[in-house]
Amino acid sequence: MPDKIVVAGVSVDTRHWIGGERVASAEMFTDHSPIDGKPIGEISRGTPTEAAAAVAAAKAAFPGWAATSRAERARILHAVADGVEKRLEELAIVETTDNGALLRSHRRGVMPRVAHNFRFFADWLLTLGHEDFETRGHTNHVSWDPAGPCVLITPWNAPLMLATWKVAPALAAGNTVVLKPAEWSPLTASLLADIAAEAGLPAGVLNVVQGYGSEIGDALTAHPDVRRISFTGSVPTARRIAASAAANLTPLSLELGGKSPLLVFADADLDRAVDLAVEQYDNAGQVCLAATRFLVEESVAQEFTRRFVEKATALVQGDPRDEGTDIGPTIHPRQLEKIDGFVQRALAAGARAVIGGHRRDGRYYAPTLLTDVAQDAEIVQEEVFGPVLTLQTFATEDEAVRLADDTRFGLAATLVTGDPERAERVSARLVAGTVWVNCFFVRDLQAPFGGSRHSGVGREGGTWSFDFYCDLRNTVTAPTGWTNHG
Ligand SMILES: NC(=O)C1=CN([C@@H]2O[C@H](COP(=O)(O)OP(=O)(O)OC[C@H]3O[C@@H](n4cnc5c(N)ncnc54)[C@H](O)[C@@H]3O)[C@@H](O)[C@H]2O)C=CC1
Ligand SMILES: O=C(O)/C=C/C=C(\O)C(=O)O
Repeated sequence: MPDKIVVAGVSVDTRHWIGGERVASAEMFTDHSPIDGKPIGEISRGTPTEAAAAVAAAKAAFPGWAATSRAERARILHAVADGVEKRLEELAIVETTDNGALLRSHRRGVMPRVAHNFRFFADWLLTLGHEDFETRGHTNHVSWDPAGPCVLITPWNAPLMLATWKVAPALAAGNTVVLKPAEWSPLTASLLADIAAEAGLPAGVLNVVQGYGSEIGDALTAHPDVRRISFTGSVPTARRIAASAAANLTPLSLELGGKSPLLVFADADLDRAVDLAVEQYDNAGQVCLAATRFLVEESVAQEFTRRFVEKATALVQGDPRDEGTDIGPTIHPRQLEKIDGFVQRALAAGARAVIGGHRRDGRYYAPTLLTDVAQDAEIVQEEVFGPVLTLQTFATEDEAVRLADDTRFGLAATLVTGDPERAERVSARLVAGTVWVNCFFVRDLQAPFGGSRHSGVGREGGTWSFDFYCDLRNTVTAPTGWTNHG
């Protein structure tokens, strides 16, 4: 099998990146493009042996990287960002080919965000204070010490963006990393390894292991030398990882699914509400933060639905490489099956498809809005992770809050209202890691990000990332000449 494949004109190494070297596995797995379902290439299929080698490389590189000054770490991370920006077009087209998300989004939003992830955490590192305070004449000195090798496990819906949202703070904190990208979208992680090496990141500081989570996951997450695990993905996999990490009490950060509400009150600017609602089809609905449950005040529900249908039916679904495409394919036939299963079960249970409700050719699923759904219905309670939205109505603010909060998730919520006092009141009553008022997906990397309940454990972002990726130490020093007897 070739060590390199050419993807949309870009050469991508198909091997792992361990200790600053490319390492091949005996077995391979086939990576397919969601655009047409065709094979892109054969990728090294990691085994527990390569997983252990990657952790060993991260362990060996840790003392050197941890001892590197903050300024030097920040300089190298900025050089990684430069490399991302230099290869932005290549990263964008490779990612689109691999995961089917829109090329225009990768070019204009996602890949610039990848670079920003590195710049932001490099700069934030330099602002981290050493908290000093006094206790009865003694000095307390709080330091942010690197924790050690980190295992970062990432999904396929925004592969490089979500990987670097973890890699950047982990490296900035002085840790070394083993990154395990999703097997449905392995390519840009390999390009990141090249970019990091060119930027001067020392060997072993970033390692990339390819393969199936079910085959190498435990070898990474149960490894006694791993000091942190950060995971974004599904709840069942999170449970498995948490169980595996329990053996060594390895600290975890889990960013999981959602079933977030979009609350539209009668006092809202309806056009804005509809614009925000249509945005929920972004990335073919494969977004953990998506506000997939529309909760609309009865008096405006009919007009909201009319305007939504007008806008949603004008969306163009097709090849994600075309500038005019608004919705691309779903990632994998298994995901398509899963999405359609949810929709057909909902229809059989009495839901009505206002639009969509069916597959299209290939891996494409028609943008769908379902109504006449009960609060306890599977389609209202479970994450679909596809272009499938539901609409329910409410009569009072209390009912809106009750419906919004009545799932096992707590990742995000979006409110559309013209009344700032209502916005404040309702936000305070919702269990959600992020609440957006009259906006959606406005992200500042210094904000805490994560979910409550089954949407996750812990927060990352700004200082919260360093809180997770560092071992905080308090050193208490007695004043000169002090004795226990005073
Ligand atoms: N929160 C989010 O952003 C995401 C949520 N999901 C949800 O999960 C559903 C299923 O998607 P999947 O791809 O099956 O998600 P998944 O959670 O199984 O996969 C995510 C990552 O976990 C890895 N993984 C799988 N088993 C593992 C194990 N035992 N140990 C360590 N790592 C392991 C995978 O290789 C991949 O890198 C979706 O339909 C969606 O509802 C999926 C991807 C992202
Ligand atoms: O903005 C972030 O840091 C995270 C975004 C998460 C997603 O887009 C996702 O998981 O779908």
